[in-house]
Amino acid sequence: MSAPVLVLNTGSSSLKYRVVDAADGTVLASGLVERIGEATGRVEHRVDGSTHAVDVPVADHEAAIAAALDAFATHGPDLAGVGLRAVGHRVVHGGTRFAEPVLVDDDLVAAVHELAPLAPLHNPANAVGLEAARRAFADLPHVAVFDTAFHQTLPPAAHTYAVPAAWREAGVRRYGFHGTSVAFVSRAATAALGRAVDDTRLIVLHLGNGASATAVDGGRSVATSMGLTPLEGLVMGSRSGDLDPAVLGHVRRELSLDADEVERQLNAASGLRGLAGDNDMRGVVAAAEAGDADAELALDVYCHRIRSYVGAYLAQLGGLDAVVLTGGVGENSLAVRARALDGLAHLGIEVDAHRNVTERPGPGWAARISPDGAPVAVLVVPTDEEWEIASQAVALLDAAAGARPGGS
Ligand SMILES: Nc1ncnc2c1ncn2[C@@H]1O[C@H](COP(=O)(O)OP(=O)(O)O)[C@@H](O)[C@H]1O
Ligand SMILES: CC(=O)OP(=O)(O)O
Ligand SMILES: [Mg+2]
Repeated sequence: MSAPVLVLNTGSSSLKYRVVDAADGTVLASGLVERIGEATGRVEHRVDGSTHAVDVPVADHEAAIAAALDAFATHGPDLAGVGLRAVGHRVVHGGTRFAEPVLVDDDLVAAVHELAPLAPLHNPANAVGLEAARRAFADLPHVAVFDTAFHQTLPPAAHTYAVPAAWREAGVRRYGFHGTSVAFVSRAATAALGRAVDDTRLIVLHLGNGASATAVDGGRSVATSMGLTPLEGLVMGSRSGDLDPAVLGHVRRELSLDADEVERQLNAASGLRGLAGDNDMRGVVAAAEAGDADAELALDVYCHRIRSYVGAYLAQLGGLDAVVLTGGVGENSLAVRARALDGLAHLGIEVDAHRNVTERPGPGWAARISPDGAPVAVLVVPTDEEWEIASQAVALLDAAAGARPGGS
């Protein structure tokens, strides 16, 4: 049954949107509004294989949603005519409160605001997007789907930081992110392996702009690399990932930076950008191939960190059926895939050089790039957070309708 959902992924300076059929993931249209709040903005709308781009200033998130609506009105599809079931929202931080998708109401918006100190880069924008979208689509149900929700199954040993009680009481713990993506690719990987969910152990490497590793045991997240915020763990496009916490005090004293500036630089001026001057993996790989020593080191650090997590999570899981690669880098960078998993054959993890080039995954299904007979499969699965958000939104609405007297 067709169930189109408008999915919104609101960032601090961008709005990504997609009209997706929850039943099969078909995309009716998608788009991106960039540089919100700056002097020049851009709206890119994709429909029927064409991209329509226009450079216009976009004052705020309200204006971004208006710009997206304009693009729908001009280029189609007619949103009033597609029978939208709901608006689905990506919300990054749900704290410990939200383990499931929820219907958006005033209390939910207030909760997303309240959680902003735990995700200062993401939640304020998510809350503004929620409010603007509720005004623009007042007649539709809105559903929030949280990046953190899938990681609510982390056992205390995996989510507790060894810090004073007062800090823990203030909410300092590991929450984990990218959960919507990890849930989606885990299901696809388990299906590709032909295994029962309960009996499947996976390490999911979501390598996009943000990057994370998650150990999934029987469909549940049991360890994950992102922490209180999406800064911890793997090396990312512009985020440092793990470092000695004493570095913060050191650079504050030695470089006279205040706490906000240290955090800003760890989020926005570190990672690949800090090491190689470029947050885009394509540029870093090209520079390394051209002999750039900084880019070469950046790749080494990036891959070394991934291997450390794979080894650690293999130990935590006590066995492994597959390493699952996803995100822009995991899905597309053959060089990083091969390099990150190099030298792990003694653990049963190996990338077949030929398959790495020839095997191509499709929407929702996996490509196997490990050799035949390898003890651990290496799978590439394209993530689709928007489809996952749309399906979770429709499942929630169906359950609510079923629970109502007279509901179907
Ligand atoms: N063909 C490719 N080779 C290497 N890296 C790629 C390729 N295509 C995309 N990427 C990288 O994927 C990253 C973006 O991943 P993506 O999952 O789209 O990000 P986001 O977190 O914004 O959703 C960028 O670093 C980009 O360079
Ligand atoms: C939570 C997070 O890091 O998301 P993204 O990878 O989209 O930045
Ligand atoms: Mg992403």
